[in-house]
Amino acid sequence: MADSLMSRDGTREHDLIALLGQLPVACMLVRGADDTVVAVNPTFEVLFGWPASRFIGHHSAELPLWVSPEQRDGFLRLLFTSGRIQQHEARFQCHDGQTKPCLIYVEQVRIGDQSYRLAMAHDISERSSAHQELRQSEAKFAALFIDSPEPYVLFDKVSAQITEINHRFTEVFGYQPEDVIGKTAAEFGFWRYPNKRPAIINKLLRDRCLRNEPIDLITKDGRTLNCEVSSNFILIGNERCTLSCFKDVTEQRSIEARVKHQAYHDALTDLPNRLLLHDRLQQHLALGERHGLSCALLFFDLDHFKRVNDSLGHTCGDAVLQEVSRRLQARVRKADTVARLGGDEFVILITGLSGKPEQSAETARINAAELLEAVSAPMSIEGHGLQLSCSIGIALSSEHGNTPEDLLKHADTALYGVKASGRNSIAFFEPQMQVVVSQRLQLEAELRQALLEGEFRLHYQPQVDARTQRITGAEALLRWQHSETGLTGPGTFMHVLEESGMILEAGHWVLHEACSFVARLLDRELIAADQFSLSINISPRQFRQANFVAQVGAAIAQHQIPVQCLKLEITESIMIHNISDTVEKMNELRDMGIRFAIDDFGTGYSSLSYLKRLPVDLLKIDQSFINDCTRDSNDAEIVRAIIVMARSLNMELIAEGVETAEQLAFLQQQECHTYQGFYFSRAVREEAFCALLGSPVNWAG
Ligand SMILES: Nc1nc2c(ncn2[C@@H]2O[C@H](COP(=O)(O)O[C@H]3[C@@H](O)[C@H](n4cnc5c(=O)[nH]c(N)nc54)O[C@@H]3COP(=O)(O)O)[C@@H](O)[C@H]2O)c(=O)[nH]1
Repeated sequence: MADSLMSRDGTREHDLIALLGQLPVACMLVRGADDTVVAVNPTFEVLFGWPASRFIGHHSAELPLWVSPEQRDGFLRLLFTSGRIQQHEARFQCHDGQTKPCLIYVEQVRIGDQSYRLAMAHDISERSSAHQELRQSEAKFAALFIDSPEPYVLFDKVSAQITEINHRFTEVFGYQPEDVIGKTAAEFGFWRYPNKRPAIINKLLRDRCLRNEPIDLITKDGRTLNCEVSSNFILIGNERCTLSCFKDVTEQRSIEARVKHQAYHDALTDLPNRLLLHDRLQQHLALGERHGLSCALLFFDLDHFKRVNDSLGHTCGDAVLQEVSRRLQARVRKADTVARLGGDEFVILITGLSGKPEQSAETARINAAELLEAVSAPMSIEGHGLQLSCSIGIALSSEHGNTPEDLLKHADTALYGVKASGRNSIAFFEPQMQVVVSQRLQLEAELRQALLEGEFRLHYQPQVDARTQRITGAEALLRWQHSETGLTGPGTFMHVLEESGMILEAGHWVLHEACSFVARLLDRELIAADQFSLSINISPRQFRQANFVAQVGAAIAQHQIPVQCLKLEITESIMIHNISDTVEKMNELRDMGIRFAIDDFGTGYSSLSYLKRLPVDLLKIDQSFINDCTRDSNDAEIVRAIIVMARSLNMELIAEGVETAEQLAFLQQQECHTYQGFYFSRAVREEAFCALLGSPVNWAG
């Protein structure tokens, strides 16, 4: 420091230099007479990094500070023309090679008769970079604002008038700058619900911002868009502004609404589903508790709806469910809920019941009776005239439970009670009904176990040619060898197998067991392949499996039996369901050599046009006609008609359920000679059947 402030011109100059040495500002003293530097202070040395020796004694034009000769000349010209410099911004060369932005002041100073120039430099690096950042951020903001993919609007914070909009705003809302600039949103009718404005503005003022606030806005062509507005206060230059982004979420909202609707509604009928029903039930139970009201839950189910699906197909079944849903809705009050739980199960929630429990029960009963009547009125679905009945189970919140779960369970149990006692009726929940439900559930569980543990058996009922007394075939009939209750016939469990879907597994087992039985008979030479066929009952559900044909083919191949030894018994309902698919499947099986019998003929649709289209070989006259054919002339006529029809269609015939010699005689008079029934034999175990095959009567001829 002592060196840098060394005086050459006496004490007064020396005093000034000493003073500069104390200053925190970078200073340089230049003698006017010879334009040479007489001193630089330590702050100067630190600021620029040069040693004082690179300045002292040097002419101002030779200083290492100059960035370029042009800069130097310009600066000195400015200095010499005005004699002083005020707030001049310039960059100067530092010793480390960088340049430093400074604010320069140069003043004339007189000491005695000598004149000096005192130059002071303020480092403005920070300010300059802040400026630069500001300029950059302004540029960035402008770019973001203008090119943003979201619609942006800049409002004057005080007047709320629009000062700028971006391109996207015009694209989304249709307004051009001239439509909106200088106007408030209210002035050009932007708000769909202007009464919501104060609340939103208050929120903005309170929180100093808005984040995705829902708002509905109107486009220039009058459409309403669901939007979300986000706003912030910003300062642009000296202007206080509100920057708002209006995001169009109309599509997103409609997707959300659709998804939400789907989550709470049934796709086929658009009725509330189980979830929504549960919600509403919960709400009404809570409300009811507060206001002393009760509600009734009606569990509704169509009787034998499965038959509609099986016989007329699922499309027709769906149309029936839609019609039922319309009828139910038309009969209830707006405040009540009709929900579909799935399949043919509907639940009707009747709310706001007041008075004593008996009065609530009576209101629920009247409502249920009206629904029963509405649904059982005839309907025409896809050209089919149908008349369905239904069953309703009722649970009351005042008596049978105060949670959604309990009410649903008890109404369901009550419905079960109706089903068990003959259907087409109404029943209120009673505790003992629970027993029936438990029994059914237990039966289902036991059947599953039976499948796993191989408790099913096949019994065989002979089919006989009355002319020769020879067994020409048999029907395989399913039995359950229950570990505790013994042998059980399908009448007690077949409906449960069907309804639960276990029939598919059971049917598969029957197919293989029957084929293996035929293989054993052939092995033991008890039958001749061309003189015996075994009939297997095929349920509609089993037949409709996509791989049914392959399953039959695989069973025949696995057990290596001649294909003509197998006959499939199907019911009329299979024929009517999806006729083209049925014909295709039957033809495929026919091509493999499989023959078909129509079971229970006469009890179903018995449509000749269906029969003509299907590759059916044999008609089985239902035992209900055989039963009374010798006593009831109508039944006798029906049997005659079926026999004539079979002949005209070139089909074989078999009568089932023949119990007496009279019945057989009647059939033989009508030229129907093949039969099965207790008259000859019940369905028997394999060994007993083999014994029958080997008995003399069988081969009597
Ligand atoms: N999908 C499948 N269905 C099957 C299978 N096994 C049987 N079943 C169906 O169950 C129903 C009842 O069968 P079942 O209790 O075995 O009754 C059969 C005979 O025992 C009975 N029958 C035979 N002769 C007489 C008689 O002289 N009198 C009289 N009262 N009953 C008699 O009839 C039943 C045979 O009926 P059908 O099938 O219509 O020929 C029954 O509907 C079976 O279809 C199976 O494996 N799969």
